[in-house]
Amino acid sequence: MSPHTHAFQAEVAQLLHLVTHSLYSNPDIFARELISNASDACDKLRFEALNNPALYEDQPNLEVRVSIDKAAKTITIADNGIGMSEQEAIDNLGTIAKSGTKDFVSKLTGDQKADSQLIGQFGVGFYSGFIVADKITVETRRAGLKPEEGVRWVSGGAGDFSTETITRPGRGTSITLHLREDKQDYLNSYKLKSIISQYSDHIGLPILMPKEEWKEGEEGQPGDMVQTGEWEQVNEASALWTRPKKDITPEQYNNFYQTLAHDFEDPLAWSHNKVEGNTEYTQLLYIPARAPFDLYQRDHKHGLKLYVRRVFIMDEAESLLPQYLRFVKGVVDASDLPLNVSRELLQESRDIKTIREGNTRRVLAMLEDMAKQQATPPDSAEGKTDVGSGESVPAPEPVETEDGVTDVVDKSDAAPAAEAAAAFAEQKTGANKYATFYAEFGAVLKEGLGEDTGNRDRIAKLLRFASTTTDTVSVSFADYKARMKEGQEAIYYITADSLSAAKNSPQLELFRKKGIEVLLMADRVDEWALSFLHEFDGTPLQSVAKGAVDLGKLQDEEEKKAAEAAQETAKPLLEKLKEALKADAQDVRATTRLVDSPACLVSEDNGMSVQLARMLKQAGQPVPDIKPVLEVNVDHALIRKLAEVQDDATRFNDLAQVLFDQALLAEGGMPADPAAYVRRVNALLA
Ligand SMILES: Nc1ncnc2c1ncn2[C@@H]1O[C@H](COP(=O)(O)OP(=O)(O)OP(=O)(O)O)[C@@H](O)[C@H]1O
Repeated sequence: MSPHTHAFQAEVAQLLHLVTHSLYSNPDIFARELISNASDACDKLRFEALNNPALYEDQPNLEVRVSIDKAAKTITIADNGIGMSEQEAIDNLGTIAKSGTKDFVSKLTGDQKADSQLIGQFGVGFYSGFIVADKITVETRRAGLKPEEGVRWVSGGAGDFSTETITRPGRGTSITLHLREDKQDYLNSYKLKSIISQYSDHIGLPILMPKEEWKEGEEGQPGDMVQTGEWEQVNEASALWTRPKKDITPEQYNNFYQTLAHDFEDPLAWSHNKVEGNTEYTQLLYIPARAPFDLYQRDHKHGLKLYVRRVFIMDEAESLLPQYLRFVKGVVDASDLPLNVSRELLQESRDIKTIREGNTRRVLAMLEDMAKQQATPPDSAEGKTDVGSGESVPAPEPVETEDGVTDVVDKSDAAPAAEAAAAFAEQKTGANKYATFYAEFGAVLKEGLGEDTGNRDRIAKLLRFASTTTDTVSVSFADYKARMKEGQEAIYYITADSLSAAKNSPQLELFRKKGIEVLLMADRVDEWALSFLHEFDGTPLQSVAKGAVDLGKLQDEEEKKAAEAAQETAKPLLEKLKEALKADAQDVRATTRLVDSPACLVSEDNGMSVQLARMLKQAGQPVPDIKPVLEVNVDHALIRKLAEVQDDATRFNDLAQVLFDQALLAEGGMPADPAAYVRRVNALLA
């Protein structure tokens, strides 16, 4: 049958252009990506064959063979894994199924450097072949289909590809890269072998390459390496997590991570443990250095790779970690689960519950170590004993889980001294690891306050905020508490749409005057997350934008009395204002919280803040119609002016409305009728 031509999905075409242009300086990764796909394909076959052993046909040994054809200038990577049907080849190699891809591609700027950073968050997979090849031929046959149902897929990496039916006796996939003119150095088998063994060493199945031997040249001719006709294995072929920690170098851990996560960067930290007890499993967990582009997509795929006794079961097993730790990558190899376990069964399994709790504790411990590391610079004595990355993550003490099972962490194969030193040296350069982590994933971690009641206190300790004393997101609740003024009874915070809106909010005026620190929160998730945390270490949390201002012992008696007196004297004016603004404000009252501003908006103590209501509305969520309270500074000139014009109803109403709209603007809102607001202000200015 003659080949059919198909167009790439538009985003694929754009991505391909980007891959070949931006990743040009990083060509070796094609080997990692294609070998990782081959290994995944073998994992999938092994899994499907659990229920259908006939899929193995006459080839029960799964392997990948990599060969070079110098004359044809090609490299071929062949596996005997699951293979693809024609439709699968068209779908899998011509479209990208990830949601949010369109958005992602539209963010690309055309600037190679910036884009190559972005692409790291995406993972290019199969398409990385086009970095070194100007044409790729894929020949594949799905396990279980007839030999005549093979398919050949060919593309030059531009706008389209072709497919045709072929006869392929063996199942699986071979990918032939027709090397670009300037990438012919990969035809050197020594070079290719060293790249492949580096990228595939941790892969659990054999990677074979043709064996070569040195042959002396005849009659004065120079000697050369020649193929012996045999194959040799170039990797260790034991899955990394199954090896003792002492035999694994940091570089191998990093390489494994990059393959697993399709990331170009090294992770910030990892933790590798064999957990014994009623539920036995091995966990290898990584904290990435960069958030993937789709971290906030509703259907973002997350979770760990699940193996049962070294047999791959599934990718993205989301039951192995809570949602708020969805940034963690890694592998869990469980000893006690049935091989035919399904996603549905996982959700109900007690073993999985134990593993999930164990993983959660371990990740929180890694984060605590990173945070501690950051707080204690590594050149201080304390930092040295407490290295927080990789092998050196100290295992948390055995912890009783809810169902009484004790996780015992195997600490016997501790890192040898040289490696510990290497890990430590790495730490030195990585003193900002926690800040890096927090900038990427802090907002996700906060979701844990609502999601994980049991670990709420541990999560709260890991949170960092900007405050009125520092613009950097670095203040923990504990730091704040240590700096609290004598007599201060609450941890004060403000939520706003942005850091600058928070910082400039009129609600902070009194706090500033009195030198009281206020935490500034500008993440969308903050208000929701904080609604689950009422106190930290015995000190209540108090939003400065909710309820009447209560500085407790920090407010002196005289001020209190003066405020009460002002409230009393201003009563008729406040009543009038309330009447004029009855459509907008549920109450109008005098306040002491303002110093320079005439008015501000607050919400009732247990109510939803104005800012959260606005955010929900923008997101199309139903919002109860709650009106804010307008608080006014009776000492302000504008309020005095209001008092003066009380008898002129039109002027009074206009001024009152301007006062309300300005308070709304000051905290990031928008007047209900902006044109009317402008008209009123202009009338006042004229
Ligand atoms: N050697 C192979 N054997 C069988 N299927 C393959 C092979 N290589 C690729 N595929 C199929 O093509 C799909 C796309 O591969 P690609 O590497 O682009 O992305 P991926 O591996 O799914 O995603 P990511 O790289 O983000 O993990 C794979 O999901 C798989 O279904």
